[in-house]
Amino acid sequence: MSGELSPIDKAKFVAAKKAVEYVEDGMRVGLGTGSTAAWMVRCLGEMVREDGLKIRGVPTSARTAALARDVGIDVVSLDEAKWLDLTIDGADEFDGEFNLIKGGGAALLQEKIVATASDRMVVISDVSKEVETLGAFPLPVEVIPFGWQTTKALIEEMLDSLDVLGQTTSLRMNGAAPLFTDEGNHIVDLHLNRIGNARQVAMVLNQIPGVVENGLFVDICDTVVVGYGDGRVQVRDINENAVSEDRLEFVESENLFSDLGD
Ligand SMILES: O=C(CO)[C@H](O)[C@H](O)COP(=O)(O)O
Repeated sequence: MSGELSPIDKAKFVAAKKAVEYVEDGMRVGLGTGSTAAWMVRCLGEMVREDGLKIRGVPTSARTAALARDVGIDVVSLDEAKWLDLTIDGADEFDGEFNLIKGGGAALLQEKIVATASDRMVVISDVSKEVETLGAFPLPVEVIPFGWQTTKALIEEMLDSLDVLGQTTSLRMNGAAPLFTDEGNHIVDLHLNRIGNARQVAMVLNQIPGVVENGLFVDICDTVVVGYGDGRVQVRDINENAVSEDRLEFVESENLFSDLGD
């Protein structure tokens, strides 16, 4: 199976494999959403099945919940867990201050609630997601379906007032129909190119009626684990202002890849 994996997938895998070293017996762990987070869920599942690791996992989407159950993780709701020791999740972009854009997988609302309810958020990423300034990736904003066109127009007015020039916005589709998130909302993607003041944009967006949440994660992430296609992995910690490097073997394992098919 490993022979078929691209360098990007290998990078995602080694980041995930390194990040699960933070998980200890008895922890309540937030489980992110996306292809990188899926590697982390598979790695944790292997630790549960083969090493007897005992954790409770709080998934951030229906698809992560399904995968977590499949691989043997004890899945509980956030209200059952109440507070989490750690959340491990992917990102669409991260900058030097560990501010993030998330929501490419339309799970930003549960992801932000879960990450905020955690002692620590560890982001796992391949190196391509690192940027100097956030914004090349379209910023997802979750809006309620009622009056979504009005909400979208208000978002555009707000961007004009902040002098975010040249922006466009689009409703995210699922084929021919608008996409619905797990919470029954829509996503409006903001094509901004550059977000100079992420904190300000995040705060102002959330004041618009109809906006439920936006995909800017400011001051939430503590640690970024960056994977490379050759097995190198770099751990950057903002609290300790520390960077460490490691190299992981890409180990082919039937169990790890069982949900991926042939
Ligand atoms: O925010 C997310 C889902 O809402 C994901 O973490 C983000 O889109 C990264 O996904 P991937 O690991 O597949 O690149």
